Amino acid sequence: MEPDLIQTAPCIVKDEEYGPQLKVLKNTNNIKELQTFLRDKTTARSDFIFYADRLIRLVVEEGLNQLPYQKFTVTTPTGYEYHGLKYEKGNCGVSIIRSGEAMEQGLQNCCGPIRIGKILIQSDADTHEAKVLYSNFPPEFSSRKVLLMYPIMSTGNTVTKAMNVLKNHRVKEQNVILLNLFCTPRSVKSLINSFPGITIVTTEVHPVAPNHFGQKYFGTE
Ligand SMILES: O=c1cc[nH]c(=O)[nH]1
Repeated sequence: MEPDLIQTAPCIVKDEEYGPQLKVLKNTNNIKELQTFLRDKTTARSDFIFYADRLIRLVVEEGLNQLPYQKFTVTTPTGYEYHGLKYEKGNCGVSIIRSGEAMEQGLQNCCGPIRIGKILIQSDADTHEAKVLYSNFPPEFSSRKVLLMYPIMSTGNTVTKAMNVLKNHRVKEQNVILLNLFCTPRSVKSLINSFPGITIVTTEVHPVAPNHFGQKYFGTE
């Protein structure tokens, strides 16, 4: 039997409020526990990294599920033809420095030698305007599907700036999948409003974002 090309996995909650661009991982007890550890101020840094990496892995796996696949048949050791799937080539990751870099290993653990680009965005100390200080992208960037990595979104300003950089490099919104752990309603609305073609994979939309994430993960508290 031919496999179905399923775009939306059963582990995703349909979000009526925000539309099909937002894919929220089903809030299982396992995921809720990981979120609880990450929000708890008493969690030690080593545990924090451990639980963050587990949650990142789940988001990365679901992000890969949003990519295109082709039918692919293999022969099993017992000689049967198995009708499976194979991912289409031409994907890459882009991490927004610095907290996005925490997600790179999770992506590499799933995809091996996937190309990874980077963007550094900082707010100007005086004007608070987000500025792009550095960017580096893989070859043939404009034709790739991009897994954009940024774990926490409060206002959405940093990801908005990053999306503008990607668009300046002629990446299509439809080819961008944001891998995120926690975001606020405000940030999701703002991002989808500005970039209706984007796909956002997250574990939680909540008014309070755990903004300590990057500092705690990298030990720069
Ligand atoms: O780019 C991709 C996508 C899915 N799986 C991989 O190993 N690589």
